[in-house]
Order: sequence, then structure tokens, then C-alpha cells
Amino acid sequence: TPRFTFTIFQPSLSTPVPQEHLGRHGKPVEDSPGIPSRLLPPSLSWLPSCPLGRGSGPLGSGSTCDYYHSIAWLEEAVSLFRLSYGSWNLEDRSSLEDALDHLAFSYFMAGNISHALSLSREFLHYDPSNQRVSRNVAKYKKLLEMGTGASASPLQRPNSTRLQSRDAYEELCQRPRGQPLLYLSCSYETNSSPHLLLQPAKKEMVRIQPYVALYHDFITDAEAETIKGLAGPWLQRSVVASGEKQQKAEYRISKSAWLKDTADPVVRALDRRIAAVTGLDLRPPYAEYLQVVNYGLGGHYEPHFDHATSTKSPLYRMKSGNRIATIMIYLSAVEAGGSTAFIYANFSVPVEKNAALFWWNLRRNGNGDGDTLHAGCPVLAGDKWVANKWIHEHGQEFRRPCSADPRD
Ligand SMILES: O=C(O)CCC(=O)C(=O)O
Ligand SMILES: [Fe+2]
Repeated sequence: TPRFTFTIFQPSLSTPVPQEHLGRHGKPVEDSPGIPSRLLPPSLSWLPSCPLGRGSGPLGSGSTCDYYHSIAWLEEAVSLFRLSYGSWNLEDRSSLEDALDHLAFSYFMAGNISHALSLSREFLHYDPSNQRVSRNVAKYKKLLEMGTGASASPLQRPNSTRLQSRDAYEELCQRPRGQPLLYLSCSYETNSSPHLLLQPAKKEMVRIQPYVALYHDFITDAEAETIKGLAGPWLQRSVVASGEKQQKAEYRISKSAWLKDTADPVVRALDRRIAAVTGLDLRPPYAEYLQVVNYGLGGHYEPHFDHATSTKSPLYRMKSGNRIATIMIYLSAVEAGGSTAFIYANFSVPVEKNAALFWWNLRRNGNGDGDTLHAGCPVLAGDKWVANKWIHEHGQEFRRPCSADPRD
């Protein structure tokens, strides 16, 4: 097997790879299974071995090796930057050079060295003094002379078991926003609650199975601003349940913070309103704190269930059963993207500022409702804020009685 001693220097990423992760994951590159030797990347001691063109590998260093998508994304960025070169400056944080640099590296990693070379040359046209890219150009040329990368195999779209519903997800997220949603009915609800007598909830039924309802004008602009302001200083990268633990995951990209009802009268009032509208008991430990979530550009939450699907889930630490229902409040509008998509039920709800979306996660017999698989679509422009309130089974025994009928 030919061994290359070159090192191609990756453009620096905004989040540097932590040192303790370097070289820890992969075997030496030449041992990597599944990499045709002709396309073997030069020895990159710091880089985990990515199966070329196969998308996400089991890496854990933050690198997913998804060059299929990084190339598509960066191609778009490069062509937009080329069109408007010099005329705009994204807060000084991005440039044509950045995009070219990363795109060249992605092509190199995907085995397409001639593309990597021509993009790096274009880079040098704008920034001729860059030593790293100049060295890379020399190495790409050498690799091409040696006959490496002559025929890069087409990149495969990454496919992991978690993404089986990927096609439906992408299609739902790309549906134009203006489409009529074919909702079922509208009503003013008081639920015999004194809180709602003067100001009934404006309920719109979205689906019966799974049961999904949208409450318009559920909060005011002022309340939304207060909640975002309270959460702002506490926002941290969101985590997901993974086995018995909670951890960061590439399929959930957002920041979030938890707000207790004692944080502010607005949070307490919101709890009371949710209790009145849903008729459910939210007193501790029957509901979780309010989770405020902020998605930036490209932020998303890929298809998932809110309820636990394993008895080991950290959700059960509350000892109040599974998450029987979700109520999610849209705290902001979004310029483009960001709908909430129900994958199996085949509909998506566009973000409507101040509205709340309610659904039952469990069926009346306590089983998870498989039809509730849902996702937060990628934010394409602007940013998105939501607040989640997850209500648990315990405490609801008389409010949502069980049923022996498996269809309920
Ligand atoms: O952001 C959305 O639209 C969905 C969020 C969601 O499903 C969640 O946070 O569990
Ligand atoms: Fe969710």
C-alpha cells in the first residue's frame, strides 16, 4: 500500500478540536477499513478515520465526516459569495476565502483532489500570501502527478439508522409555507376554568391521530420577550437522552435553558395557563420546568419522540412516569424554515409567533404513540425560539383516564 507522508492542513474551524481528542479515535489511516488505497488521505495524525464518502462515522470528536452535505452547503456558499464578492460582509465573520478553504478541504477529504486543487488556487488568487494553502496546493499537485484521486467515487448520502425517516423529514421541511394546512376545526375553549372565562383559548385542531392542537395567541409579545430574556444568560448546548445519560448530539442543534416557575411571575402565569388550557396537573413533579430553546441558523432537531422509549431513560428519574403530553410555545417568528414536522403523520406546522402546539405523546393505555415522531426543521434564515413544557403521566390519572381500548 502506498504511504503518503504529506499532511494537508485543514482550515481552522471555529471550534478547535480539543487536544485530548486528537488521534484518539481512529486507527492509523493505512489500517482504515473501506478506504480504497488510491484515495487514501495523506497521514493526518489528528484526524479520525472517516470512511470516505460514507457520511457519519462513529467518531465522537465532533467530526461527522459528512462531506456529502458539507460540499453541497459550501458550494452554495461559494457561489453566493462569488456573485456578491466585495459587496457584502457577513459581520466580518465569513468570506469567499473561508468558504473556498473549507470547500477545498471537503473535496480533498471526499477524494476529489483536482477540485481541491482548483478551489485552493482560486483561494490564492484572493489571498496569495497564505502559506498553508500554498503548501496544500503543492501537495495536491504532487498527489495528482502520482495518479491519486483520478476517479473519486461519487459521494453517498449519509444514511444512519436514526435517519430512516430522513426523506419524509426533508420533504416536509421543504414544503412551501404558504400552503393551506387543512386544519380541522376552530373553537374558543374555556374548559370550565375561571382563568379562561374572560379570555378563552383560541384552539385549532390540527390532527385527531396523533392528537395535535394549535392554540393561537397563547402568550403575548411581552411575555415572550421576558421568557427569552430570563433564559438568555443560561443557554447552553442542548442535550438528548442517550441510554441512561444525557449528551450532545448532532441531530439536535440548539441551545436551551430550564426556567423554574419561581424564576418570574411570567413563568408562573404561563404554568397556570397551560394547566387551565390542557386541564392537566403541572404541580411538581408532574411536569418538567419550562425548557427554553434557541435555534440559530441551521439549528434543528431531527425526528424524535418526546416520550421515553426505553425504561432506562433519564426521564424516569423524576419518578412521575413518562411524558404524557408536550406543549411547545413559539416565542419568535422565523424568517424561513423552522417548521415543526410530524413525520409519520405527514404534516408540518409553520412557526407562528406566540402560538402553542399541544400533542399527546402517549396513548390512553400508556403506550407511546408512534405517530408523534416529529422534528424541528432547520432554520434557514433568522433564528427561532420555542419553550417546551413536558407533562408527565402521574397526576393525570383522573384528568386523562386510561382506556382499555387499544385504539384510544
Ligand atoms: O422546535 C421544534 O419545532 C420542535 C422542538 C422539539 O420537538 C423538542 O424540543 O422536543
Ligand atoms: Fe420534540
